Amino acid sequence: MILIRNLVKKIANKPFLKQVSLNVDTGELAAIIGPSGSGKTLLLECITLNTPWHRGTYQFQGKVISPNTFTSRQKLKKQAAYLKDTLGLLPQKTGLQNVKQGVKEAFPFWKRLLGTNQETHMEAMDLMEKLGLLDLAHKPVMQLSGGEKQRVAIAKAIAKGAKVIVADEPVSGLDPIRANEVVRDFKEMTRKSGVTLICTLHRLELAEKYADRIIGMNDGTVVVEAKGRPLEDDERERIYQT
Ligand SMILES: Nc1ncnc2c1ncn2[C@@H]1O[C@H](COP(=O)(O)OP(=O)(O)OP(=O)(O)O)[C@@H](O)[C@H]1O
Repeated sequence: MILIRNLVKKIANKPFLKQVSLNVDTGELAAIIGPSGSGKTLLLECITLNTPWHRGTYQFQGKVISPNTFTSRQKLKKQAAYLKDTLGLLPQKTGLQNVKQGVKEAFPFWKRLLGTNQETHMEAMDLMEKLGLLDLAHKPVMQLSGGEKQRVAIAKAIAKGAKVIVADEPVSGLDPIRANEVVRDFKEMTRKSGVTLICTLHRLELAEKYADRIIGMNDGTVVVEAKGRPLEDDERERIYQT
């Protein structure tokens, strides 16, 4: 679970995130929406502990993270995965080989040395089956569609031990049908795996259709938080007003 209260993030002494507060429960698909420049990406950077912030409290899986301590951020970073352009996948390898690599990375050092390939294989196959990805197991990642790559990347992140997975604009550049499929799959994967998935979306209709929680931003702050329901007209206005 993620609980953020009054988070302030400054760049060159200017606040770009202003008193952001939000909750995201374990196992939820949360969509962050808002106009361009409203602070969605900066918020994701803070949630995944890629950047420090200046004020406010952040609780991640019940643990309070101090804003500016490197050690505190490093300890929890492993539990948060940020899916960026390359998605952290090896394109020549198959879906299964990528997930196996994730499984191995999660092993303690002694098990990496002594664990058997068979054990890693079974664990990766179990996870792919649970997430409904067996059809992608033996295909090289470079032959997969954008949406399929994202599904494998999520499986790999889960294999590595991520409890919270974050994606910035995962459906930008996809046609409406593919975009719908990707967000639908995200929802399905959170349901099956129990991980929390947080993504930014430009298409409000996808957030309304699939997200368990919609977080609406405007000018660096959260102006709407709606749980599992379409937005009211006045909520849309608050988010998209200039
Ligand atoms: N490294 C930086 N230096 C200066 N300003 C920055 C930096 N990173 C972000 N900003 C500013 O912070 C604000 C929020 O940016 P952010 O990228 O979070 O917006 P966004 O909502 O994700 O936008 P978009 O939908 O266009 O991706 C913007 O005004 C941006 O110019």
